[in-house]
Amino acid sequence: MKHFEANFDGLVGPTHNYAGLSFGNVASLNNAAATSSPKDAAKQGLKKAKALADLGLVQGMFAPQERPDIHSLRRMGFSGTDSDILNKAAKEAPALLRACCSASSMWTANAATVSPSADTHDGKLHFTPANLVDKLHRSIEPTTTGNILQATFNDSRYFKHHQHLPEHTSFGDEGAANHTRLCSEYGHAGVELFVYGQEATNPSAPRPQKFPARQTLEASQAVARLHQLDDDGTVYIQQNPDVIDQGVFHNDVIAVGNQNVLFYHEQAFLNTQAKLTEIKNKFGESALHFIEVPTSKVAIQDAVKSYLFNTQVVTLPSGEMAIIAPTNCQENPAVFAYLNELVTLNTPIKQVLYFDVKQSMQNGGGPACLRLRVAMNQDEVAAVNQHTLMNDGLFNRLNQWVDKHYRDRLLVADLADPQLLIESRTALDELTQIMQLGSVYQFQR
Ligand SMILES: NCCC[C@H](NC(=O)CCC(=O)O)C(=O)O
Repeated sequence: MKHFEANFDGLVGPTHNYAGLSFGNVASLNNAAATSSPKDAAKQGLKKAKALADLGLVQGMFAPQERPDIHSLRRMGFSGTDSDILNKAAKEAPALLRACCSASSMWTANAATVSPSADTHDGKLHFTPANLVDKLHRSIEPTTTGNILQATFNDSRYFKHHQHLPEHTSFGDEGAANHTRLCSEYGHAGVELFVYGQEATNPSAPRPQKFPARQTLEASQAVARLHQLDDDGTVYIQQNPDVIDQGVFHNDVIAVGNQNVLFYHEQAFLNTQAKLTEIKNKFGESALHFIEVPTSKVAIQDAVKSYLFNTQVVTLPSGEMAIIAPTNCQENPAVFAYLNELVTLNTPIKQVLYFDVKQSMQNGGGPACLRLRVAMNQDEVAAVNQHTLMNDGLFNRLNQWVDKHYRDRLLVADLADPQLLIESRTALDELTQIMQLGSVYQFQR
């Protein structure tokens, strides 16, 4: 049986904007109130996704969420017609309105944690949507994320969907951005690495001082239990709190893995040597490549600015690996020099492909943030909703759809425009037909 690692990218929603909502995420704060282009953002994302499909990889798309989120604004006590609600929220609580308008569901690395069937006791592929409780604007995502995941992976013979973890800071869960799977082949049992920022129930354990640690050990352990993973196939690693305080708000800003490669910064983790030994022991016989990038070559600030580690390491049909990097990596001299050297070293990574995803980067989301990895065998791929899979037809259809519905420019002040709500709902309603998702949105129910 053939095995694949599919990437499911988040289609950027029509309200993509820069609202400075993510404390601890340097790009989000620095670009607060900048003008965005929802149209360019969506097209940049589609281009990257299509390029991966053209390289011979299985590539899917997830629909964006409904924003402005009128349902959440009603829960917060705003009432009347939809446009009354937008009006009142804009006047009385603009920060709440901004939180209910983010297109942040585009970063599907935060949509869920996924465990492939080769790793789980029941032989099913498990999904747990991330609760994203650390940020108000993201904490309103998980229910719809669950709906979209179920509409995409809609065959209970193969796929097992869990509810997101309890909505409390003890269970702060950011999904696959803090999870990497190492394996010899995608279809063989692997070692799942869960990287957490703090232990919620142990006040004396290390934690960052300045910025939040969004992921807790307790959340990671709960996901591993839900997914029926073996202790022999899981490793919990604490992220270095010092780098969280320097803007590394998720592990995927400082480390990325693929098959037998772990690519990470020297300062990424705590107890690095002991943890690498544990990974080696659990991984077994096959050769592992630990590619450690020293601070002397790439400083943390350069990693955060360029998103060197927020790259996708993918295995091409030839068996060689490629890095999918943002063009920001070309623009940073230290990082560009490092990548040029990396492809000459004795590792499986042989080429780097650069993509302009600047609209997303300006909110702190690189190529790896934009995708959720789902390793599947061929039967599982066949059981996926085929209308979500990228090909020439879907690419053209989605580009036309973006051209028809998306604005070229958007300012934070535009979020209260009732017309934007109408445009977004019209677009999403049409999208659910294109991708045959059914009624995944509140406004359709
Ligand atoms: N994995 C990348 C996630 C980036 C995301 N940024 C944001 O939500 C910024 C939104 C804004 O500031 O408008 C976050 O920090 O969770």
